[in-house]
Amino acid sequence: MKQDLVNRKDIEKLVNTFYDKVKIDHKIGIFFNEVAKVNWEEHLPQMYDFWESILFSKNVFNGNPMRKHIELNTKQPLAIEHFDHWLQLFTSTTDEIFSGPNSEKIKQYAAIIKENLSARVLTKNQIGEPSIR
Ligand code: HEM
Repeated sequence: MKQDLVNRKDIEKLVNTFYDKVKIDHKIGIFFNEVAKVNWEEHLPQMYDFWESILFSKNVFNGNPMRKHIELNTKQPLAIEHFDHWLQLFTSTTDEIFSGPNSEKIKQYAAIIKENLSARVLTKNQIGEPSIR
């Protein structure tokens, strides 16, 4: 039977499994490997901190995801399909390994943050203002 996410070790397992898939993903892998050229030894612990802060209310994350994704989008434009795919991969990876109230919670948080991030990042891609309102 699958267990729920209960501690940082579980978050590490989820994050590691998720980014193993992201790294070789045909739709979004390129943003990590070629656009941002992510240093995984730094990025993975940052992601453990991010999710531990959110799921277990630990005050350990000190990044700025909005700024990072806005920057990323200026190097290589992101589209809603990328965000939808990210969420689909995160949700299916969580379901593959865990089951229970915290697994539901982390998927809900991921969906909410994805909505906020994509809304802010993607408005930057609209070209100009309509000439007649
Ligand atoms: C289109 C989908 C996404 C892509 C391609 C993407 C890509 C990236 C990349 C390349 C970085 C590293 C940036 C750098 O270190 O220079 C990053 C950082 C990060 N991403 Fe995403 N991301 C996506 C969606 C999301 C979503 C939906 C979340 C949260 C639910 C998220 C959370 C984070 C966080 C917390 C960081 C670390 C920010 C920091 O260090 O300040 N990402 N992302």
